Amino acid sequence: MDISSVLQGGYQHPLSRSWQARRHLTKSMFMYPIFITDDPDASVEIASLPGQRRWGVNKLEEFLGPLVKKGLQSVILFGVPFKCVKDERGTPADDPQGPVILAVKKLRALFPTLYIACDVCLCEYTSHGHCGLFRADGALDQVPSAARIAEVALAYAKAGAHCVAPSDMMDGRIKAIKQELMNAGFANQCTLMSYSAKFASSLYGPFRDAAGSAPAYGDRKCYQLPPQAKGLARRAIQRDINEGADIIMVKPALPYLDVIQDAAELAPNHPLACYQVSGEFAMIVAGARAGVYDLRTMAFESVESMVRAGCTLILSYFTPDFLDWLSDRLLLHSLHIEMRR
Ligand SMILES: NCC(=O)CCC(=O)O
Ligand SMILES: [Zn+2]
Ligand SMILES: [Zn+2]
Repeated sequence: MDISSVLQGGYQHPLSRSWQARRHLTKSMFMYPIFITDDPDASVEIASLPGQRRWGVNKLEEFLGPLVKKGLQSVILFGVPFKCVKDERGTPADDPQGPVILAVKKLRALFPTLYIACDVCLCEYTSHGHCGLFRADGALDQVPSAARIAEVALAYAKAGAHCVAPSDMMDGRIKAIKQELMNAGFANQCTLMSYSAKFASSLYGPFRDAAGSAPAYGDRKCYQLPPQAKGLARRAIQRDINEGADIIMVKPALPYLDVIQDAAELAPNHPLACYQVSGEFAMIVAGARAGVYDLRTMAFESVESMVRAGCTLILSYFTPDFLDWLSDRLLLHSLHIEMRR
């Protein structure tokens, strides 16, 4: 064999295998998406998202306390209101008594070290279930939509959110939010994470089930990106950098690794997030249950591909599992357990 053909000497040991990664997964890379509902005592299983629940504010301490002890460092909140009256402009989104604002305040008080992000969208709060506002002729009304999203973002920032993350995909909303935060003196206290390249994906099904945010009619193809739109994704990322986003996000993650790589190239000076969405999570769990692969091994493989593509932050429903798995992995390394084949 030719001398240049021999590669295996470089990865014979668990430690030398770990050196093959340019960057390593850490607990701090995980942000945990959680669903907050308006029954303060709720703890309701979500059938389509195994192991995930809708939580009321009174349950947050017992739910998150053990995870914070294990090293949970950030969460992103999604409001799931059932009792509110939804309308055309999503009025309940920034209700001071709504579940998100109450949860932010509660979490800030309970867990001073926890980083709290809020998803910002109108679809959970509008009567039509869409993410923006409509003109009388039925077209999306971009400027008032962005203004309304900015108003909601500011309300979350004022409640104490460390980060606001608009997922609505209206044009111009990053600039509108940044400006709104600046005008109110909050721009230097609140991170703006943009769902920059959010694709119209079939992988959001379990989330819509969990959050009750399926549109009442039509779909979101006029504002979320078409799956084949590589160029449009690059333009959206560039636009959001120019409009003042502090973090760029790609969503979903696994089918869009090339877009994550493009984002890493376009935004080399920004943190780069990706969202391993509900359908990706459900698919990995279902495959493991069907005996296709081992759950943990597959979960690692999925998120390591995202880190390899360039992301520095992963929103994932596997976050609680990874807090355990990454502790186990450290232990394995420190014991130098070697599994030669
Ligand atoms: N803004 C959040 C979504 O649209 C869906 C996320 C998921 O499917 O996990
Ligand atoms: Zn939405
Ligand atoms: Zn959404």
